[in-house]
Amino acid sequence: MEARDDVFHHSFCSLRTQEVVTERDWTLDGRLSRLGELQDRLSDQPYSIILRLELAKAYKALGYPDLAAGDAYKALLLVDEVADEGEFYEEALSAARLDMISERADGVDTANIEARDAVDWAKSVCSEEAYRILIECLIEIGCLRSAHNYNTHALATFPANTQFKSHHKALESKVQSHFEAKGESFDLTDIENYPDKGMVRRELYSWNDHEPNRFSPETIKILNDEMTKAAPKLEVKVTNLPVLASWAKSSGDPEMETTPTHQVKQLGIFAKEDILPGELCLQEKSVLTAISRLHEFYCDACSAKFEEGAAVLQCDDCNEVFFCGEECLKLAQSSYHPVLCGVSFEKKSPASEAPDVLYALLLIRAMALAEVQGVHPLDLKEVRYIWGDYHGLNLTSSWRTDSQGRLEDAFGSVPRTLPFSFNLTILNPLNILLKMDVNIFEQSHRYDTWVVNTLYAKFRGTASAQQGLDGRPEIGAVHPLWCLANHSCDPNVIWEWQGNIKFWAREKLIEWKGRQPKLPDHEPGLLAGQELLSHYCDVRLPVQERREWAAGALGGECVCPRCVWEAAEERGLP
Ligand SMILES: C[S@@+](CC[C@H](N)C(=O)[O-])C[C@H]1O[C@@H](n2cnc3c(N)ncnc32)[C@H](O)[C@@H]1O
Repeated sequence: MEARDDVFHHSFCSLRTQEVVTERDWTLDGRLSRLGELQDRLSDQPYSIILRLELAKAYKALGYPDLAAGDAYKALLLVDEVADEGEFYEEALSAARLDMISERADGVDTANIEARDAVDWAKSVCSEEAYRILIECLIEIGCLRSAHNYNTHALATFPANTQFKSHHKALESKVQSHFEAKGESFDLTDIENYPDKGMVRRELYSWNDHEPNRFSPETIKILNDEMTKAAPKLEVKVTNLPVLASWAKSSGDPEMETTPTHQVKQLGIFAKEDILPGELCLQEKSVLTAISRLHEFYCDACSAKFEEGAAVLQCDDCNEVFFCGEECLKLAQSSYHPVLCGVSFEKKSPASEAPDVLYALLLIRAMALAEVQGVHPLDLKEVRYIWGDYHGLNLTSSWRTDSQGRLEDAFGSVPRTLPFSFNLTILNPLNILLKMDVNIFEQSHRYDTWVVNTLYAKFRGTASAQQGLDGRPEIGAVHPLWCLANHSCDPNVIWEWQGNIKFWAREKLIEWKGRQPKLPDHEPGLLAGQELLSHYCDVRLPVQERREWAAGALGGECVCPRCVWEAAEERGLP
C-alpha cells in the first residue's frame, strides 16, 4: 500500500469523531460498551473508513494499541481502495460518500457528493487521521521500524503536519535509546535495523464469545469423546496446578524460591485404567502444522519426515506441496489446501525471527482450515479448547487511568506477555487472506486483529517445534489433545513426534535421589487415576538448566517435586 504525494485543494473540517471525551468515556465499562456498539456496526458498514477510525480510537482508549493499529491500517487500505480504484472501489466509494454525509452537518445527500469529493476527502482528512493513529500505536508498542516507514509516508503526504514532524524526532530518540541501552553502536539511517517488535496484552477479550468454559461438563465430554479415539485408556480432567513464580528469584530468599502460594484450575490428562510400562497410550494426528523450510522433505499435512526412497504424493494443481500418503493428501484437500493452492508466501527470515515465523505459518494454516471448513478460526476443533495462557486478571482492578481519564500507560497498566510485530500480526495475515480471496473487510469478525492475537496466544502456549541440524525450527504443530498434558521433570511418559504424536508409559523412570518410595510414581507405568506427566524440557539436564528451558512453556519456574528437591540439595538444604 502506497500513500500518494498529492496536494489537496479542498479544505475539509477535521473529523467530528475526534476525541470528544464524555463522562461515559472515562470508565472501563463505558469504553467497552462504546467498542461493542462500533463492533456491532461492522457487519452493516464493513467499508466505512470512519467506522474503522472510530474502532481504532475505541481500542486505543481501552489500552489495546495493537488492535487499534489493525483498524487504522484497514482505514488506510480503504483510502487506497477509493483513491486507486481497487478491487473494492465501488463499495468503498459509496461508504465514503455516506461517511462524508455523517461528518457534515449541512444536510447534503449522497447524490450531491461527487465521487471526486469523496475521494479527496478520504485521501486528505481520513488518511491523515489513520496515519496518526497507526504511527502512534506502533511507537507505543515498540514497532519502531514500521512506525518510521509510515511516518515517512505520512510526512511526504502531509508535510505541514506538526505531529508527524515530532514523531520523526521522537522515533529517532527512541531508536537511539534502544541501542544505547544495549551498549550497541548504531546508525540512524540504517532503518532495517530499527527494532520492530513489542509486547501486547495476552488476554481473553471480554467480547470473545468463542472461548468455551474449559471446565464445564460439556467441554470435558467433547474432549473425552476425542480422547477416547486417540487414547482409549486416558481421559481429560480438571486439575489444580501451582501458580508458578517468575523465573527471576526476586525475593532473594532461597526458601521462597520454590514455594508456590496459589493454585490454579486447569486441565490435565489422567489414566482411566492401569497402563503398563512401555505401553503406547496416545496416538494423535493433526493438520494444524507448519513447515518453515525444506518443505519437500516433510508431509504438508501431518509434518512427517519422508523416509529415504519412500513414495511421496503431491498436489497435482500447484505441484508445490507433498504428502506422505493418500490419507494426508485427501485430508489436506478436504480441510485446508484448496484456498492455499498456488498461494506463495515468504518463509525466509533471519534466525532470530524463525520461531515467530513458524507461529505465523500455523496462523496461516488455521485461517485456511477455517475458510475451507466455513467456521470461525477460534471454533476450529484444533484451536477451540486449547490453553491460551491469558493473564487472567480482573480488568476492573488492573486496568488504570489517571484522574483525567487518561490511561496510565498505552496498555492501561495491564501486563503484556504476547509478542507482537506489525508484519506478522497485521500485514502478513491480511496479505495472505487477500491471496486466499477472502474479503478482509466483510470478514473482519473472523480475521480481526484480536482473533489473530488470540490464535497466537493459543499457539504460543501449546505448539511444539522441531529444529533442523542448525538449531533453527523447521516444523511446528498443535496437537490439541497431546497439549493438554502437564509437565514434570520426573515424567511418566516419553513422547515422539513423527507425523503422529505418541505417548508411551516410560519403562524406566528418571533416577533422582529424593523420590518418595511409597508414592505411586515410584514405579514405571500409570495406575488408574494417576496423572500423565509429560516433559517440556530435556529432563537429563541439571535443575537450573531444566528450569530455564521449561520456564517459557510453563510460564514460570518449575516446582515439580524433583526440581524442588534438587534445588534444595544444591543449596545444601536437608
Ligand atoms: C500445554 S499447557 C498444558 C495443559 C493445560 N494445563 C491446560 O489446561 O490445557 C501448558 C500450561 O499448563 C500449565 N502447567 C503445565 N505443567 C505444569 C506444572 N508442572 N506446574 C504448573 N503449571 C503447569 C502451565 O500454565 C503451562 O503454561
